[in-house]
Amino acid sequence: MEQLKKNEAFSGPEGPVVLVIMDGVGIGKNPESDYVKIANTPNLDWLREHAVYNEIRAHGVAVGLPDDGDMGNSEVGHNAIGCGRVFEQGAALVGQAIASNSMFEGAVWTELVANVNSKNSALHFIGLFSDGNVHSNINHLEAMLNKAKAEGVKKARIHPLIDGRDVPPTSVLEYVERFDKFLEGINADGSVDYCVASGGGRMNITMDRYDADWSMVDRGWKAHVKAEGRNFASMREAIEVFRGEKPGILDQDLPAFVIERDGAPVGPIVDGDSVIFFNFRGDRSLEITKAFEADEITEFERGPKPDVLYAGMMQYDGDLGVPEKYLVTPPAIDRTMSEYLSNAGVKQFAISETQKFGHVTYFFNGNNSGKFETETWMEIPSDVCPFENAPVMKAVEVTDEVVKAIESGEYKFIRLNYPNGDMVGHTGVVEAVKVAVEAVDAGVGRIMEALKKANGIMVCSADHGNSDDMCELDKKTGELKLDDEGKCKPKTAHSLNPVPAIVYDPAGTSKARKADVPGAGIANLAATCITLLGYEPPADYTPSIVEVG
Ligand SMILES: O=C(O)[C@@H](CO)OP(=O)(O)O
Ligand SMILES: [Mn+2]
Ligand SMILES: [Mn+2]
Repeated sequence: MEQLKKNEAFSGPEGPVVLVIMDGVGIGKNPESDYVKIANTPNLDWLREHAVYNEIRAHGVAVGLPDDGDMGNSEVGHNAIGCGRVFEQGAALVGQAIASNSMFEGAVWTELVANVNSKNSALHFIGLFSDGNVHSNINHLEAMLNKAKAEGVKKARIHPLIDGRDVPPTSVLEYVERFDKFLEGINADGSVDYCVASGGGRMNITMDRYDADWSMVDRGWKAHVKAEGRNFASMREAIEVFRGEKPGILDQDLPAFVIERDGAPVGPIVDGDSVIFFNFRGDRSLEITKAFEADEITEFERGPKPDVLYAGMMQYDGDLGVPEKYLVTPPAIDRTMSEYLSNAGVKQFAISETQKFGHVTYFFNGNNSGKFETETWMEIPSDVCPFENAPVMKAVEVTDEVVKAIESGEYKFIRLNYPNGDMVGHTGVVEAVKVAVEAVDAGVGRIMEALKKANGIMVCSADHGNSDDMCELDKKTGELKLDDEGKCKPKTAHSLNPVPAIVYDPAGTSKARKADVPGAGIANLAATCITLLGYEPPADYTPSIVEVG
């Protein structure tokens, strides 16, 4: 790969370039719903007026998703920011692999099906049960079940992970209704036995990430594999009982359930079965994959693992080669900006707290967990608690370390992620979201101060929106949905809004000014950072949103 060329017009600032990713902080459209606006943000307000300010795209095709109705998310967002180009992402690639039949012609699908057909065993599907298109899509699940039936699979067991985080917060029964009908149809001729076996809320079981809380995987393993847990006759009954016991509970937090039939669990995972984890996104797939693949595991009391054929929807980590078997090849994200900067000898520092640590390292580097030579990574341990109770999260500690890194003079490029706007946005607790955004603003203010002293430059942006759009809208009227007290009905998902892209150069050496880049998106941030560091960006990167020199 070619080396970055020095920029003749500007050789970089004296201090570092700091890329601040304010996770889930977009630019809202509805004042009542926009908790970035509602929060008190003196620093972001000042920057909007006085720094180079742009609004850029962070959703849909601008980040490699199938269409502009798809909200952005952290994976595609950090991939785009880190690699400077737009790749077709998991959601699109899996859809294509199904439509073209290539998934079903592949060796892994063939092996999974042959395994259960030869042993008369069960084909299991575990994954996120919605059409959010962030981690998974229920359409993919249904297409695979149809194909399984066509290929003679007699017994399928589905383990739905309930969403409410990429889709409305208490919408699961809509998916249950749809899926019950689907199952009724597929089982109608009596030739197959396909049913739901276990499940639970995605923030309660199975889908932990970045080693934040392995007890989630433990609970998932017990439900899916050992079929241990509270028994119900159906998924619908489980949800209704849980809701009755804890009114107001969000779908994502629902406890685990196990379905029984004639007094016995209907689908434990046992020797000889095949298992497909049908999420295409990696962060929340890696731990459960490890539980199925590793011979020994110390993170929880797994016990002996059943002898099954396990496959993921995609390869989740390109460096580790995990999982061993997967149905669809991920986008070939290469030549990331970290690699270019490393080759140019630019020292880099990446930091976040646990919840987003992998975002600013593994996602940023194109879904690879390996470090380039000049990189230093730092993780601040996240609390394990509901984030609405601690919305400042570790913003202060992350900022402390960033300020130290700026003052040290060690690094030329520093990147960080503040999770608050997103992690607290997902809780739907708007008072806490306001505090979360204010914590991010305070951190940005301290970084600005440090950069003033060091003569560095800040690029401040986001990977997608969330806290800028906290209220559900009525699909038909487009009006805000209000409850009986006139309060808005909280929305927990990401938004479709653009995000800010701010360039702050207190010393003014770069002479940064807006470049004319129609339709710019967050992929343009890589070239922007490289330009501000004093290099010419690679020719095929989407262009910088500022001109310098
Ligand atoms: O929590 C997550 O897994 C997603 C939402 O599904 O959020 P983000 O993309 O911001 O990580
Ligand atoms: Mn995010
Ligand atoms: Mn999020």
